[in-house]
Amino acid sequence: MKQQKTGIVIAAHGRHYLADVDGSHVQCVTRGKKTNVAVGDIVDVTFTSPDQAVIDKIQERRTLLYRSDQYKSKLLAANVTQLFIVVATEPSFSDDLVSRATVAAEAAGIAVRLVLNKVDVTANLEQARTRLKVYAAMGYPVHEVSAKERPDDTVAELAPLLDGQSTILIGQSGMGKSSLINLLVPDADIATREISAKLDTGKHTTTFTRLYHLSGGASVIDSPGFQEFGLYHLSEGMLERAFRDFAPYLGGCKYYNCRHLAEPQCAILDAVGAGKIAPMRHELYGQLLHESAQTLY
Ligand SMILES: Nc1nc2c(ncn2[C@@H]2O[C@H](COP(=O)(O)OP(=O)(O)OP(=O)(O)O)[C@@H](O)[C@H]2O)c(=O)[nH]1
Ligand SMILES: [Zn+2]
Repeated sequence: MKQQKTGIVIAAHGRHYLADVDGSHVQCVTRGKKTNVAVGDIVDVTFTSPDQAVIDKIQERRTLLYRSDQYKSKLLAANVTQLFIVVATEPSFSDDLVSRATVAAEAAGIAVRLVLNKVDVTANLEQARTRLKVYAAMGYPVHEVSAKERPDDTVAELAPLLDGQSTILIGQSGMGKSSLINLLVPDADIATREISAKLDTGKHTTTFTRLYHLSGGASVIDSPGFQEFGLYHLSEGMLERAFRDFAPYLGGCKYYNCRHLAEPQCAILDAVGAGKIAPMRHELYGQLLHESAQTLY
């Protein structure tokens, strides 16, 4: 009889997956053309050779973080409990991407923290701080670090936050996400090379999502940087609730089905007018409403 076991998906590249099963790395494929497996998924597998297996079943997910475009959704990670959004004093970060990430996380029930890296670049520090105040005011913690100049302080600040959590780091290219991962995950480089070889991606690419185990059962997921964070999958009803800054005002509109775009006596528009909600956030909300009406799947 073929051997059935349970593992956790630690890397994904196209339809190639690598799972950790009892501490060994196993190449996995899905049945048929299924591509609905995400890094972090707990999977039941059937071995087809000592280090290869077929994924039979994805166990029920606690959370699922994904982005999407008009045509399809792209799974980022399963079962994560928190998202670290990495930004930096330089290069400049995109408010649009940061905000989209907060919305995706809220919709998925995942906690959010912002990490401001490169605080040693003092020339841009105050500007970055000012921009991040919008998020701090919504209740998202902001952690100031310098992976390069103050590595020990950085670990002291961030490592305790990883305990008992499954954390995904996302960030635009150049923010220092790799530097942070290397500080927080001992031997991350070695693990990545090994995973890349086992994933059999043809070339030794590092642009895939991967999960690292930390001692004590915590895990960290590194995802490739991306320039777009489509949220076409979020319905109108989900959207307004995924804007944490809207929460105090929801239910206060004249019309129960208010879309908060141009309606009279809209509590959200009033809050924007009163400076309680950042105009940038309301504009993004309008854009996301538009996106959610465009899905073709
Ligand atoms: N001044 C300063 N530079 C840093 C700091 N952390 C990282 N860097 C530099 O920023 C650049 C980008 O760092 P990476 O860690 O490669 O950034 P990344 O976000 O993984 O970027 P990608 O690999 O493009 O996704 C490198 O030149 C780092 O040396 C920091 O705290 N301060
Ligand atoms: Zn309204």
